[in-house]
Amino acid sequence: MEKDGIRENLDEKDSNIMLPKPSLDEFSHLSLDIGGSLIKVVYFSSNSNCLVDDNGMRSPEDSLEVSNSNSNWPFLSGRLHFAKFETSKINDCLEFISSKQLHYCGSRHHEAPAGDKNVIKATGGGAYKFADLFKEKLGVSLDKVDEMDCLVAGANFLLKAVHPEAFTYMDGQKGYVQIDHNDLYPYLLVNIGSGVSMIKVDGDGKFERVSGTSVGGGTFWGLGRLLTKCKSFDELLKLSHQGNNRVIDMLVGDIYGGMDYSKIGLSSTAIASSFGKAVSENKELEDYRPEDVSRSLLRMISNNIGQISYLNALRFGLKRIFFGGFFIRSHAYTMDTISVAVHFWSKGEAKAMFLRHEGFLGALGAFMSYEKHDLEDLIAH
Ligand SMILES: Nc1ncnc2c1ncn2[C@@H]1O[C@H](COP(=O)(O)OP(=O)(O)OP(=O)(O)O)[C@@H](O)[C@H]1O
Ligand SMILES: CC(C)(CO)[C@@H](O)C(=O)NCCC(=O)O
Repeated sequence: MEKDGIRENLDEKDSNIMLPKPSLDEFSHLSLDIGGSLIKVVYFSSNSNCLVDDNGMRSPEDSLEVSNSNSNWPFLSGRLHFAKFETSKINDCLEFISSKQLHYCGSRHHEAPAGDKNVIKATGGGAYKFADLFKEKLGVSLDKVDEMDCLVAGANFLLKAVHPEAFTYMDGQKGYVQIDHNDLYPYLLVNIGSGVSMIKVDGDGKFERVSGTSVGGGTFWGLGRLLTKCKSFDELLKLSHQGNNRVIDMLVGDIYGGMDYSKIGLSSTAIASSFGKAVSENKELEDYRPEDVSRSLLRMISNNIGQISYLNALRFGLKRIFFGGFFIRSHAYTMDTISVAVHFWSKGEAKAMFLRHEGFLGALGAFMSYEKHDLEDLIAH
């Protein structure tokens, strides 16, 4: 669902249709991806009609039906639920898990001492950082699953099992992509979280993290917050809608008296230097509109990620680049900038694609790391 170009959260707060609250024992197998900025939560309900959040509200976009045909576990049929929380507000996440009794939804180690019986699959740095907190507050152990393994497992699952999942975005046009299971690999997975990981994927569990950059989603939100005084990420993203980057960015035309530099393929409107105009004008931060600052920042970071991604695709001869991570938020301008960068640098050879469940790759991968017998065991309970 698009709202002002920003897709509504795949979280529980955007729901609108009332349904009766499910009984707690309908939920099973909780998995977590605890990142530097956000905690992503995935859990399963065996009742596929169960589209209900913690307020008893129904949401059309916070879940995904799993049927015998699209699941890796043919005995599983139901619905996957998605939720997210800011890592700095981890207590909200603990409360959410506790209120739904999701902490009983891991695997059970029958031989373990009473306190160690519930084990939840968790990935991301927070699976290490917050393990003691989960133990203390919920009495669960976090079974740590490697972050890169999870990102790849989540992406492969979505690309193979969910349709439509991948789409292109250019000039305001979204085009869903039909994935040929026999012609999926190799591809480059670019996960734009707080930082950015670039992974060459060659098959199920076959991959290499080939590059990364610390200039990512955390940079946009961190710098943006300092420069604009915005109170939330969404507010910053919304501001960028009304902004004009030409006020702050130095364009080729600014340097070349309005002309293109066509000999090296640069039009007059191409950005020659992000934020470059700010040095030549006698202005302070207060003299710039936050809208324009946000727009320039978003453009600078998206462009840079698009360019580094292309260079890595070129390095390994990859034609397809899938972008995930919560930085994207299905935001039109972000996707457009990344797509244009990839198109421009590759001269149309490489293609940028985006994923509907962009921010949940890691959490889904952690979910998929439950052993088959754990899942069957849980269903039995
Ligand atoms: N509500 C939000 N609050 C904070 N950041 C948000 C929000 N929504 C989207 N973002 C963006 O998403 C980024 C985090 O994305 P994601 O959850 O994929 O990464 P992460 O797992 O937290 O980071 P990492 O993998 O580097 O540890 C933030 O840096 C920010 O740019
Ligand atoms: C450190 C991680 C993997 C944590 O998710 C991520 O934030 C990241 O890929 N950062 C970029 C680090 C780098 O390659 O420069």
